[in-house]
Amino acid sequence: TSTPPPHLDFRAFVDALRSDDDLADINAEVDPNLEVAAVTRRAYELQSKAPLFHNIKGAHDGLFRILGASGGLSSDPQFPYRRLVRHVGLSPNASLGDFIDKMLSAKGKPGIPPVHVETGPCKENKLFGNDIDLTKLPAPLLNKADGGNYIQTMGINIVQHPTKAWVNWSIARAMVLDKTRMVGLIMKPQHIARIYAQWMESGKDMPFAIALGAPPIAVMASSMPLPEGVTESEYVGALCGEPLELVKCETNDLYVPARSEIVIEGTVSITERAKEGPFGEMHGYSFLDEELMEPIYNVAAITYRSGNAILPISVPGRATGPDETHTLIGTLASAEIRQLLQENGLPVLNVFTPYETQVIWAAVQVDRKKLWELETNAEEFCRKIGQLVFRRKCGMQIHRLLIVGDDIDPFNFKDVIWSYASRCRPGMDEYHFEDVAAYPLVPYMSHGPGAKLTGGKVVANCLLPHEYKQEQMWVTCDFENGYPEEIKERVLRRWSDFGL
Ligand SMILES: Cc1cc2c3c(c1C)C(C)(C)C[C@@H](O)N3c1c(nc(O)[nH]c1=O)N2C[C@H](O)[C@H](O)[C@H](O)COP(=O)(O)O
Ligand SMILES: [K+]
Ligand SMILES: [Mn+2]
Repeated sequence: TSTPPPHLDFRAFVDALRSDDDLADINAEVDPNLEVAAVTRRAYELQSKAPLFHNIKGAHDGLFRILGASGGLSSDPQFPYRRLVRHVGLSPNASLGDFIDKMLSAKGKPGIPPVHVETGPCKENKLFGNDIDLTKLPAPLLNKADGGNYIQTMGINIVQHPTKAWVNWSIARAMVLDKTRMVGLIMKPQHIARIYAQWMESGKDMPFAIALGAPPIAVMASSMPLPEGVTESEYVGALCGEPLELVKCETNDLYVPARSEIVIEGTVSITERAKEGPFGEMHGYSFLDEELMEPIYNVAAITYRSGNAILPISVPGRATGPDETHTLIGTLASAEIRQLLQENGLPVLNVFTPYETQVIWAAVQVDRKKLWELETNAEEFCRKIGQLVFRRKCGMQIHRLLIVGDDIDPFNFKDVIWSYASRCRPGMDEYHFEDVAAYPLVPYMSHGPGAKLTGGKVVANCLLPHEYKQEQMWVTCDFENGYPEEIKERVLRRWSDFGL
């Protein structure tokens, strides 16, 4: 069979990055103990090519190569989002807005259930029982403060509700614990935690599969807070207009993408826990006192592609050069927040979590003409938005919403911060929410002055009072808005003559 397109096949995705000249094939030996992660972290920060490490120290029997920064910004400043939008089959010059539109394009459409195929590339090699030794795999240490080797940072965690027809795909970190066990973060209100709670009630360990090097568009849906009960693989089918091809696990009844690079399968204990973390996380901090006790993943089988399987990794940290915890988590939560606000009849054009805010803030762009028709005011409008977003799971990671006008590009932080700095009066234009669920990973919550699990959320009104009622009563003083068209044309035409 011919190779599927990049958004449906991880290896085709890697080849596409190579043909974009956006991949560095690194054949020199690199150490999975910190060196691989340090190269990857710097690659994010310099927005360089994605590093594909072909020669990992300690790799054996085809396990494994490592791809870093699969969701980083592209190395070509002309197409900054090309690597991202290749995940979803968009053209290289597609914008973040196009990416969000694409990920929302299946809303309201019926899901297309996946088809089950007999076998596939992920079945070419199989390890069971004594053949499994996670401590002998070159699982990377991603940060000098990490509490273990995080083998799972970019795979899809697959779990099924014990009684409902709901198979959830998400991304949740997990580190190697010993020969056949991992330990991973299972955090409320995430769907993996809700389903895990159901298995606890049933009294049985939760079957799991982690599909690493899964189809890129499936990784996007896994990182997206789709509504409870939505089976991500069916949403992906609707996005693609064709069913995903899945193959059955060896040791349980879950199904995984047939073309995955590596599949780790087994059961998550509903009784045994172990210390998990510290982990260098999405806000750029690794708190040394992180003392989480998280569920143990018992590994029953590992299956993987021949030809030297590739482990994708994410090395979260400061978004000076954004990594997947910003470009995927932030953008995909923005998509669901936009959907939520539009479904509730609010005149919202787009939503985006600026990287400069470590995706803790989200700018909500409002159509001001439509806003006038609501005949509302800042207090009523902002409180309504806060009540919707801060009480839904899609808003869980956001602690500040900035309500901006359609003259502001939410994807341009300079626009966003200009309107926040100049139109949001301290003490009167911010609406606080102290009775909503907080995102416990945000440093001023986990290590801040107040309660850790509730509050610390705010809606900042970045519209002047008259913008709720009429045309803006100012001229914006920049080249774009401060001059008539014929002056701008003349200046652009003569620019090179001026030698500027
Ligand atoms: C893309 C991406 C997303 C996540 C994570 C990572 C990446 C790369 C790690 C690098 C592994 C870091 C870790 O913080 N991580 C992570 C996580 N959510 C958790 O509950 N636990 C986690 O350990 N999400 C976010 C979730 O994937 C999304 O919130 C998704 O919406 C959840 O799916 P669902 O519950 O809505 O179905
Ligand atoms: K998901
Ligand atoms: Mn889900």
